[in-house]
Amino acid sequence: MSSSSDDNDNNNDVDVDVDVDVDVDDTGLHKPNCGGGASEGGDVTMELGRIIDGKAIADAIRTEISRELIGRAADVDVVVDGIGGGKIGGRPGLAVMLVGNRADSATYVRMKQRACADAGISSYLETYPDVDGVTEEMLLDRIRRWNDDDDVHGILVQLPLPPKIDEGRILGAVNPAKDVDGLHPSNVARLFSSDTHDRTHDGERLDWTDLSSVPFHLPCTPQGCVELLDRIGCDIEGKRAVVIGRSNLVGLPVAMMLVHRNATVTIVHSRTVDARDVVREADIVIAAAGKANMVKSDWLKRGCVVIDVGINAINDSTAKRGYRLVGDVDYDGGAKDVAGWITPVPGGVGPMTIAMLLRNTYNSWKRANK
Ligand SMILES: Nc1nc(=O)c2c([nH]1)NC[C@@H]1CN(c3ccc(C(=O)N[C@@H](CCC(=O)O)C(=O)O)cc3)C=[N+]21
Repeated sequence: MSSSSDDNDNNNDVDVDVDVDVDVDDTGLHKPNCGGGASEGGDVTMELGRIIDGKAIADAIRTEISRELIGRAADVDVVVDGIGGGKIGGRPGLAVMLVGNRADSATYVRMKQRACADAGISSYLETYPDVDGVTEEMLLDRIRRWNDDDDVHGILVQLPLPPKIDEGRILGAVNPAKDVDGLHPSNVARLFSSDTHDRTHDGERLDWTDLSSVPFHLPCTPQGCVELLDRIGCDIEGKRAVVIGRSNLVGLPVAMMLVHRNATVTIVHSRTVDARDVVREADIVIAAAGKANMVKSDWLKRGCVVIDVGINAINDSTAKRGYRLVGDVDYDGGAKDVAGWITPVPGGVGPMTIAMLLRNTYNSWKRANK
């Protein structure tokens, strides 16, 4: 680990529409435990190499959201199993701000809008392709109008913003109740507070075992990671979790969520001494460093659960586009066969990020209509 790239958002390096085609596992499988805890020469019957099908799990969650939504909302044109037309007027709305002309950002925004349409959520897109002409005041004005717009329940500012724009100033202008990315300082503080471990400042009960019930917005990718652990039946409490990377978008928030779930959490970063030895202690590994294939099979304890957040494009002359996507974990180099469970890239955490965005937007709408 020589560079400090772990401090950067690692998901912005690609522009591809990948046909997700991964080994499908029985994702409905529930195991009472995770991480194996295998000591040397441990349980030989331990099952290894199970693939966590994030795409299938995300699709299931998206269907759950749609079903719930069409049972409540009067104005949704999506019908599932003949259900549709609830009592609440209107439908959830997500407003997306896209500044600049990064091809990867445009791709992600398209994926989010398509996901909204599928779920019965309205989406509004405001683009500012002219980086030279755009000002912070223009963006702030747009956000304030979305803050005041009752048809907008979620506001997402696609990151990264151009360097000349003060990201903190823009994110800080979003109404925290509409901050479906969970990046407003007030939402960050609530996640990073022990006061909110059982109860919020308003005395609301907080149940970290049901992330959907948490009364403020949690960032989407970290929420997706924890949701994957839950969906494979991983019992997080008391486990040793190692998070690799300390970004605001993933590393720090996912570490906090795991703390709230009573894991013992270590954060590994570019200045960590003997990172491999630290990671080898982990029952749960969350890899969010943004470095292709960094985590080798001999970094992993047999039977551990690996959530690979990395999306790295690497050159591959045999691939159609000349490159392919790999995670931060050396999946094909043997990691898959040591881990008890592992997410593929693509088809792991990425699709979950979008499912959690829909969930946050839906929850925001529900709260607004209480
Ligand atoms: N304000 C903000 N919120 C974000 O949530 C946010 C952002 N900015 N900036 C960029 C990153 C990146 N991101 C991804 C979402 C979905 C996939 C995804 O679905 N990937 C698929 C396909 C891979 C691909 O086509 O690139 C997969 O992994 O299987 C990946 C990455 C959200 N981000």
